[in-house]
Amino acid sequence: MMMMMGNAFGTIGSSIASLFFIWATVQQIFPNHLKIAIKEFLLSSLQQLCFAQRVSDYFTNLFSPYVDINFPESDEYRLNHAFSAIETYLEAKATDKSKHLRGSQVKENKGLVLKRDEVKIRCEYKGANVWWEIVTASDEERSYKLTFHHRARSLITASYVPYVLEEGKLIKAKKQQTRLFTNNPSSQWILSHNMWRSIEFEHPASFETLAMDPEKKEVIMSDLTAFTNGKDYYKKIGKAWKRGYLLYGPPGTGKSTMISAMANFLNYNIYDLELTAIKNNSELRKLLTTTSSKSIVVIEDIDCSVDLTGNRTKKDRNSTERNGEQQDKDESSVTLSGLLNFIDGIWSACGQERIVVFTTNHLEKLDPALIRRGRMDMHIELSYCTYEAFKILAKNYLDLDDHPLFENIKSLLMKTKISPADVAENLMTRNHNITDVDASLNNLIEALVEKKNIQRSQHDEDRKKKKENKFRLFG
Ligand SMILES: Nc1ncnc2c1ncn2[C@@H]1O[C@H](COP(=O)(O)OP(=O)(O)OP(=O)(O)O)[C@@H](O)[C@H]1O
Ligand SMILES: [Mg+2]
Repeated sequence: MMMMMGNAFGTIGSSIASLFFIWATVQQIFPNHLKIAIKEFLLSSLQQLCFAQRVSDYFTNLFSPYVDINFPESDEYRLNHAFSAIETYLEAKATDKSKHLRGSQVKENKGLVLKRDEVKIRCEYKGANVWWEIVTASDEERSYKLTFHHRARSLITASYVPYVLEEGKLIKAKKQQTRLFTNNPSSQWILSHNMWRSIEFEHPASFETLAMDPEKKEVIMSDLTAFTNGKDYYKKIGKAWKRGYLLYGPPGTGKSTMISAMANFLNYNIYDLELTAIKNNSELRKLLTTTSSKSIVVIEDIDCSVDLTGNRTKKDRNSTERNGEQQDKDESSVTLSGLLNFIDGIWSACGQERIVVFTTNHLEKLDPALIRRGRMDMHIELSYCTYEAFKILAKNYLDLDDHPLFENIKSLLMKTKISPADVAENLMTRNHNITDVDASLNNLIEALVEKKNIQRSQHDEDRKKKKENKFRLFG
């Protein structure tokens, strides 16, 4: 039946084309008085054929067991997100089975990307066949046409289409290149998108190459994973979906490196907030409300950025909230209460899935209100290089799992405070090849011995001073 309808449709189309051909011929050959009669005849035939075409379409639709859904690229001049989600889904999922592919390498440093190069593809979902077709209209507007059997209508509309859109969005989010944002001075703000400038974030740091205690690393990674999967949990307990990490430790112990590793691990953007470029709390508020979800807001060296502790340390710590109100009135600078509001209040009201990270070299300098649990959920200490951390660096820099000099290094590390940055510096071979392993390890041993001697004499000096002070006190 459907075949017959299809044939009928084809015949009507070609008959209409023939009519136009006849008319073109008649115009050249026949005299004018005959032309009028033929024209009338042809017009009435055309009308009949158009009617037949409409009837044919009507019956085709009436008897066709197939249903179509169109997803145009834009709808009422606005981007249709469903279209791009479908495109991403089909490129990712349907490419494996495709027989016609297209290869491209748009960035020199990235690999070749293979994409499906077919107009129509068939997929299967829970036993039902569906066909996707990319259709280009005369005005160049593209749309995806989804065709399926009417029996699968509820399965496709209620389950398959939402599944495709959700998957497409997830794949897109995963593939999205992370960006590093830094705030512009307010004198440059014209529109909201001028508040931040951004570049592609291409730092290679990962948790794998981060030198720290493996168990501690595991705890942090599972905390981050639990956070990203915690949408329903946060909703259930009525808490904003955010998490604060305070990274503290001496210089060169990997605080900034860990932030990069976090961003790469979660595929989140980084907003590196330079507090010294912000005039007051209201600017801070504006900046923070324009950050996107799935991002890490970072304030490095929080103790140095702004005088957040100055007034407060002199005052009674129990009156935190009152002090906060007072400071709020001071609109000429970024204050501790402004920052607390950002973490607690405004923070909760806008956006989702945000992480805030503060770093400091001096934990003791920070106001307890700023770092109390609930605001900074996890305090992570990054400290001097341990033997475990050294082994990770040796693997990173020299591709070494073990070496006879390791024992010597182990005992020196137990007696010496050296940052992973210093260890890394010594392990770096001069010509960047790893054949000179012994020289690199000996370099490190030399540096460790030198540091140990300096630290020992410093320690002796401190003890001597303490003793002298004691004698002075007791006469
Ligand atoms: N734990 C670590 N694991 C791997 N590399 C590290 C680690 N710590 C430091 N490094 C190396 O040392 C360099 C400096 O480290 P990083 O900038 O992360 O230190 P930091 O703790 O942020 O220091 P600062 O307190 O001065 O800001 C990094 O580029 C990295 O190569
Ligand atoms: Mg740093």
